[in-house]
Amino acid sequence: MKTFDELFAELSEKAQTRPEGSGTVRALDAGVHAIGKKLIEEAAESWMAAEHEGPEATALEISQLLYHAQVLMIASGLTLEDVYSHL
Ligand SMILES: N=c1c2ncn([C@@H]3O[C@H](COP(=O)(O)OP(=O)(O)OP(=O)(O)O)[C@@H](O)[C@H]3O)c2ncn1[C@@H]1O[C@H](COP(=O)(O)O)[C@@H](O)[C@H]1O
Repeated sequence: MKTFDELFAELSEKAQTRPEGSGTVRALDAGVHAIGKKLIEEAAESWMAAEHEGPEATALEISQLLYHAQVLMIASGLTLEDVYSHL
């Protein structure tokens, strides 16, 4: 298990070091348009899970939504502080 901040640190390091086999590196190389589509897909899956599939499936989908939101942040050159400053 990891926190939101720990995942962001891990993904930021992957973006820097670009290890082979990283899905994050692949996603970043695919670009903002492709990342945005995944974000929308996971948002829709989160919504459907919440309506029809129960809390466990909803938690899984939301974790994927958060992951793709972080990938979009990194692709956009944003830090956690940039986003937290709006909370
Ligand atoms: N938390 C996640 C995570 N959540 C979601 N995903 C990605 O989002 C996809 C989920 O999408 P779907 O369920 O729609 O599955 P899918 O349609 O079969 O996926 P694709 O065909 O679109 O890849 C997964 O296949 C992953 O590619 C994640 N990929 C990575 N992480 C974590 O990110 C870290 C870095 O990962 P790597 O960059 O791959 O090393 C690790 O700690 C991972 O646990």
